[in-house]
Amino acid sequence: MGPMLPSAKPHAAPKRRPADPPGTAARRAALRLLDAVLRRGDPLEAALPAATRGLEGADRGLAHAIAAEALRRLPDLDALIDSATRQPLPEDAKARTALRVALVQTLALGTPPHAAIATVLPLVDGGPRKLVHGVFGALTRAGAVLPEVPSLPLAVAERWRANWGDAVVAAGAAAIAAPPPLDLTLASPAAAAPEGVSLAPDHRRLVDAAPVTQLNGYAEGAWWVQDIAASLPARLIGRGPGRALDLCAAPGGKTMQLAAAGWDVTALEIAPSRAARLHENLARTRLPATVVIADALDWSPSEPMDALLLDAPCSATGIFRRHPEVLYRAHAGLIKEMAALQARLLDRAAAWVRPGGCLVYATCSLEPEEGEEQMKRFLADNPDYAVVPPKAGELPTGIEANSDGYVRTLPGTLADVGGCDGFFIARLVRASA
Ligand SMILES: C[S@@+](CC[C@H](N)C(=O)[O-])C[C@H]1O[C@@H](n2cnc3c(N)ncnc32)[C@H](O)[C@@H]1O
Repeated sequence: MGPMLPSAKPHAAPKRRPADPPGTAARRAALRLLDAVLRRGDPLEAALPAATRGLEGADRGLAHAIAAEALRRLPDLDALIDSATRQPLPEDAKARTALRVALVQTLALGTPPHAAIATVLPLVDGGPRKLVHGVFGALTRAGAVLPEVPSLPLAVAERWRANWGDAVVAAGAAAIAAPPPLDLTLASPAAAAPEGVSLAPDHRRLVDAAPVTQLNGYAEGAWWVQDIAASLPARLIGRGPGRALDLCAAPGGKTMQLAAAGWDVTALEIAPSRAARLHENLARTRLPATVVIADALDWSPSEPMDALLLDAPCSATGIFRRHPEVLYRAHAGLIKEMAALQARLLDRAAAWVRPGGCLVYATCSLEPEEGEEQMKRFLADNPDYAVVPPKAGELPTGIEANSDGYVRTLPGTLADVGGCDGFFIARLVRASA
């Protein structure tokens, strides 16, 4: 008999990770979106393509909905999470983000708890799975609920309280709770458009609207989506003819208004990808404008302008209802940086308006540094400019110029008809030579 060979031990079967429950990929994408917005400071829309790569349309929509709702509810979700952990989890801990994703589904989006947690636990595999499971279970068993009116992030609430008072803070919180209405600007009074409330000439407001591309008049380019407050700067420029410069133009809502009002428009935009959207919008609406891709800080027009619109880049805190992430991105440093850029843009633009011509300055910001204080400095440095307050009939009912002649919309403005974005708008005229 030959030597006995040691019997080969059967190989231990490799441990198989159980397949992720259906729907996990959408939750993973929601986690990536929150991470991109809160840790990297990306806008939610800009983070979407990378965070949802490879997902089907429905899953992409779900990931977006979860992340957007989590951002609207962040301070309240975090307060619940902190109430159930012995020590606060770090802001950027994966466990905290995973819990935000699980809790917002159950407490705000109607996902049953077992489905919410089963699709989130794989996101923390090999990590704080037990902790996430435990905190989620403790909160749902205890019947945790989110407040009816969401809380604003503390820093924002404090800043707005100091600048605008308690009522504006309360209106801001209430405005986050409900989806805002959809406003359309019509290319002409005769344009085909869906039925809705009209708050101004060539305006329609729709509540619970169908997807935009399915609405009457979309294919014909008869209108474009534009919040009523965002339509006011171009309305204050009035009708052409004449040469108008839209200095920070994309995606082009105000360029299209100026073109529809008969101006010969030059639309300047620094970002080629955003200029592409401006081109698309002009093509759909068949409105004419000369698009220039350039930095307004080193470009100059060849002749003086009759009208100039500077809808300046800003912290964008006025559009928090549709883009709640702005509330987390707009810290004091960013506001200061934006105000400095606006001052440079304004000072250049001021030299390009002909004597007697009009300059409208606007920002979708709720921060005085980007509005009232910017104008104070500008007018002190440019004595050839004066404020021209809106006349009767130039603004929708419910919006009035303030005592300085500026238009300032805030949370609470037009609240009885669904509210509007926060904007600062100043119309100036350059003294005749
Ligand atoms: C508030 S958005 C404009 C929105 C646009 N007016 C509308 O109604 O659709 C500001 C725009 O200014 C552009 N921008 C920022 N800095 C610029 C610069 N230095 N020169 C030209 N455009 C600039 C941004 O890329 C952005 O598209």
